[in-house]
Amino acid sequence: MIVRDLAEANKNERRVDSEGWTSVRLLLREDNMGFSFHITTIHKDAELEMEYKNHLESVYCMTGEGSIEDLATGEVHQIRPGIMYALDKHDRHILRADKGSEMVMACVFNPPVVGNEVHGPDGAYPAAEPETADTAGAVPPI
Ligand SMILES: CC(=O)NCC[C@H](N)C(=O)O
Repeated sequence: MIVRDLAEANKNERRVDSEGWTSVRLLLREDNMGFSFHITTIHKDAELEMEYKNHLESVYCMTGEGSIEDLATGEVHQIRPGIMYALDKHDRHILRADKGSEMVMACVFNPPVVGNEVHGPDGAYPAAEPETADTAGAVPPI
């Protein structure tokens, strides 16, 4: 069993800060769960264009308000506590936090994020290097 404290993880290398967001990665590939699990804060007024070409991501909003724009269709969905979105088509999108509103989200990535990935100029995290004997997990990807 793995038990971790968000407050502790927030003080160590599990915390990753980037432009407009902070991600605390409670589960990583090395945990062999087949996914990674992050608590991510989208900073006030942030506007983030992303396209996770190498990952599937689902996101659940716990606090704060904003919107997500699907760049393939132009559709805009409001985000508030209780809303989940899943980027099942590696959808290119813009996530916006409302003016003055910080959003706290629970995020799951498949395949799992390895460590301190941040977005490249293409809005994606790089594909992870293949696992070694040391990092290979017993649980196959979902
Ligand atoms: C919701 C979202 O995609 N935010 C960007 C950061 C990312 N989710 C992460 O936690 O690594």
